[in-house]
Amino acid sequence: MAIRYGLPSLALLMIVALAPFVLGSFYIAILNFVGIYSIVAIGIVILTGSGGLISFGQSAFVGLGAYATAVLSANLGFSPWLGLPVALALSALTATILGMITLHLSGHYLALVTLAWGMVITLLFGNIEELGGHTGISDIPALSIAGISLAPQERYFYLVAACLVLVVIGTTCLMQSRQGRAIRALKGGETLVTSLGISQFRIRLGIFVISALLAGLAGWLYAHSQRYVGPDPFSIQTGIEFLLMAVIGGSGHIAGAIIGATLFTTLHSVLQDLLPLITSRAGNIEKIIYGCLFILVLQHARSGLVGLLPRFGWRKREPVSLAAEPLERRSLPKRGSPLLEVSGLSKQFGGLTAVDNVNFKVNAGEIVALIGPNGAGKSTTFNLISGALRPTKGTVTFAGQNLTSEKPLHLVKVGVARTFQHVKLRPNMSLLENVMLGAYSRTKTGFLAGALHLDATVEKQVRAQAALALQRIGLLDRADDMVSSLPLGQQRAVEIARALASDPVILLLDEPAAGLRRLEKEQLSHLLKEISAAGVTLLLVEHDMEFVMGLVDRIIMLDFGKQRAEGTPEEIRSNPVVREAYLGGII
Ligand SMILES: Nc1ncnc2c1ncn2[C@@H]1O[C@H](COP(=O)(O)OP(=O)(O)OP(=O)(O)O)[C@@H](O)[C@H]1O
Repeated sequence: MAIRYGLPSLALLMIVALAPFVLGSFYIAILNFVGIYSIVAIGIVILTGSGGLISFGQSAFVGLGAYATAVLSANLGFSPWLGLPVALALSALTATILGMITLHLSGHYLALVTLAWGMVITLLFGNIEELGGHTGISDIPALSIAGISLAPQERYFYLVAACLVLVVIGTTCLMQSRQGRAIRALKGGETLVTSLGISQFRIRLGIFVISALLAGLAGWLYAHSQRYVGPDPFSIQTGIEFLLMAVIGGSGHIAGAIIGATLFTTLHSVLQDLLPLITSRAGNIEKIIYGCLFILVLQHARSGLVGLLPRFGWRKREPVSLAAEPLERRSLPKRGSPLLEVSGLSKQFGGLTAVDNVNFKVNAGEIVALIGPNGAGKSTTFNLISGALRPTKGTVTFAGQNLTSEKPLHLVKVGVARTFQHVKLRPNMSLLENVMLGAYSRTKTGFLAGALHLDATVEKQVRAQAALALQRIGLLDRADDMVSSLPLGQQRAVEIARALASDPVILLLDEPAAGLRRLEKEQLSHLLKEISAAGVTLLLVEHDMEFVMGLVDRIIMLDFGKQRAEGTPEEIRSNPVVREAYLGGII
């Protein structure tokens, strides 16, 4: 990475090295605050901007880190360097415990809970006598390296800068890795992420702990920079300010965190000097100014100030290559052998029986369609097979395994992939990255390996796998484009490519032709036939009879939740029950 960004990195390094000699200690002290706050705000970018979780309580983790090192070094006399691992461990442990309890909640409930525990933790700081109560802990020793004290802000600046650079590199690598793609997929909703084999809870917990670790690091830096800790700087108000920094700077990008922290810290310093000259109520006016700034940014730059700068994304700029050792593939079952069996499947919603004792089999390599008029129970049957719903009665057996009580998260691992009636792609990710998400369940890279960039080989394999899937749908030349720039027909094809990247045995397609134009349907039909020819079994729910008739081997017809007919397209076409259900249809 350093090589790729060689010249800019060198220039930045020179600026950082010279800054303490050019700027006075006042400005360097401000820059130290910018660096420390940027680290907290980067955590919020990952947590909120990418993962969609709102936390007002990050200041509490900063406080935990600061108090941990203060107690250890000032009260107990240990080395301040020992404070770092302890601060990180305490923040991570607290985040894990809180996360296990609260991260099952979503939306505003989670935000409210973070507000509550943020308040509780900061209240504790002021009320525990061993922590100095409201007076806090002073005389925190300065850090030193090889006997050189980092007490002067000019020297401390290098430590803060080094920490910030490492955090930026680590988080950038993380966001480009397997887990980073999973984090960015979180906003697509639980149905999407579980269908990809991603545990929503584990990823949420992961980013919650990462953002707490970053806050803990910032707390450690803060304590040894100020040499004093008290409860006030870690109040819930500061937590809200951290969130505002990330949102105003641009919570969708790491650079946004740094821009937001710079803006807030400089503004705070300027206002502290200026406002007392104008009014005696400087503190209140300052908050009003922050509020106005927040409203202005939300109205005119929804993606924060970073959005006003020229675009640069998470994307890797490496050329898309098909050459890499292929990922391990599973062996497909013999064509014609029994694969999926649905027996006595029923689903009741209150008093309504949506699916009533449905039984059918799908053999390996077949293309089978579920058809029926509106409300017939097709989608419900599809959701029961894909694990999105639990049946009231009956079983779904796949390749000899009973999938009825299996979580949807595990289905992709046994070879069941799906697409959605309303396309679920991540609009701000490239075609290639969207398809790479499909291979999530085939690799194992964790958060740490991603952040340390230890995943180069496997990432190359996944990229090549995704490129092959894109080549199969004829969109390899657009691999780096944002998926939002594609028409619906091509977006559906990208969803299919994503499913193919999971190396499926069976592909479940939910109304794949919905909303497509004639030519797009013909292209889709051609693509599905090719996939079937390669040995993948296809089960689709579809309304479009013309599309179905020209594509599938066998049709199962449902009406009022019951299975009314089954047969080849010709048998179905001449079946009087079907004709009656589809009066006036093309049949
Ligand atoms: N979550 C739910 N809660 C209550 N009723 C539901 C639910 N999902 C589906 N239903 C009802 O179950 C019946 C079957 O619905 P389903 O969506 O499976 O039919 P469908 O054949 O897919 O219809 P369409 O083609 O219009 O999507 C309908 O009467 C529907 O209103």
